[in-house]
Amino acid sequence: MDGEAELFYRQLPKVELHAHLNGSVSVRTIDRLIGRKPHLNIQHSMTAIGKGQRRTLDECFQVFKVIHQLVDTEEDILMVSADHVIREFAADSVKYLELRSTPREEKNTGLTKKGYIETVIRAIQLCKDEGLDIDVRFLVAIDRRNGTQVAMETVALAEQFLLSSDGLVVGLDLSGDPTVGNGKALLPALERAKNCGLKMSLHLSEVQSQLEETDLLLNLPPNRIGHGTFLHPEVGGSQNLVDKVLKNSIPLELCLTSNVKGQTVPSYSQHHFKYWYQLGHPSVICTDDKGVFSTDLSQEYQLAASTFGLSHAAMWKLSQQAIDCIFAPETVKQQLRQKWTDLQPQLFQ
Ligand SMILES: CC(C)=CCNc1ncnc2c1ncn2[C@@H]1O[C@H](COP(=O)(O)O)[C@@H](O)[C@H]1O
Ligand SMILES: [Zn+2]
Repeated sequence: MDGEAELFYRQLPKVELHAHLNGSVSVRTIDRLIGRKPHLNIQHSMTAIGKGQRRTLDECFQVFKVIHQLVDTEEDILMVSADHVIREFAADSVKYLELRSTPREEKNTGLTKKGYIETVIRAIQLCKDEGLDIDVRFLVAIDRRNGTQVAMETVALAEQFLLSSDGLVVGLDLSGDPTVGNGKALLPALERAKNCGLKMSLHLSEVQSQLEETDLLLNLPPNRIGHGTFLHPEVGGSQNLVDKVLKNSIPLELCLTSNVKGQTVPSYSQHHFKYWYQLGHPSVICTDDKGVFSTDLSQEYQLAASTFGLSHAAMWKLSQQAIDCIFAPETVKQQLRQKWTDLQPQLFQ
């Protein structure tokens, strides 16, 4: 990790809504995987972007290919999810986590796509049985690069798990290299997902010049937006897009370090967090890929606070308001609100 967040942010109870499983694998875990697979000849510089470093979007997506080589068996997926990623979020005082991951082809993992999802669910269940103080749910991810047919199959799978996973699978994510593929072609799959009750978080306007695609996808409308970096007029978006987001009150998942290191945003102070926060629009601070971008959620909260001059009280409110944006049902929101109320005196004594 690039640094240690101060105690307040470390102890602040938090909600993480935008975390890609394989992007969240920490250096420590990568070490173990490299140790197990020396023949791959992979170095750390190939799997994480350190302090002050930046990469092009294209280079960032190469990183995922390397991590996927390291995480390629059922045992790896189980270890990475349960032993490491979930535990690390819990240790960072994340009380509610929505993990997302793309089921891969069988030839890449030895598992069917169904088996892939089952393995992640098993990991979540193991942590639950152990009594870790974190509620974890799962979003099945569609990689936009893979086109209409695969998207349709993924929705069908997600639909099955929505009904059979005891509430653990709550929805769908649309992600993958934003410069590849066409959102329009995925609309039928996303419409089907919506009709069967899957909640949807879509990576939208992560790069510039996607006005038409963004407009189409906003009409669904999604339940949450990942990034939304180029929605507002000042950066080439439009008031029409902003109005759609505001009218439907669609929460944004904002990942500061990811956007700065991936160079879609020039600096922390120019991050669109400011724009949406000033509007009072629901905005949730998230990590995206805490392993790849060498960060964690405490650090992201601290960075937002120091960059935009926000008090501990304001950051507390932000973490509490994130509860309203989760995909799990109302009863879970109530439990989390109670948890926040119980913890508040400790943080503000
Ligand atoms: C390159 C960059 C700046 C990354 C941050 N922004 C992202 N944008 C779109 N898709 C993403 C991003 N980060 C991770 N993903 C998706 O998550 C995958 C890795 O996690 P998983 O294998 O689904 O478990 C990637 O292959 C990609 O499909
Ligand atoms: Zn993402």
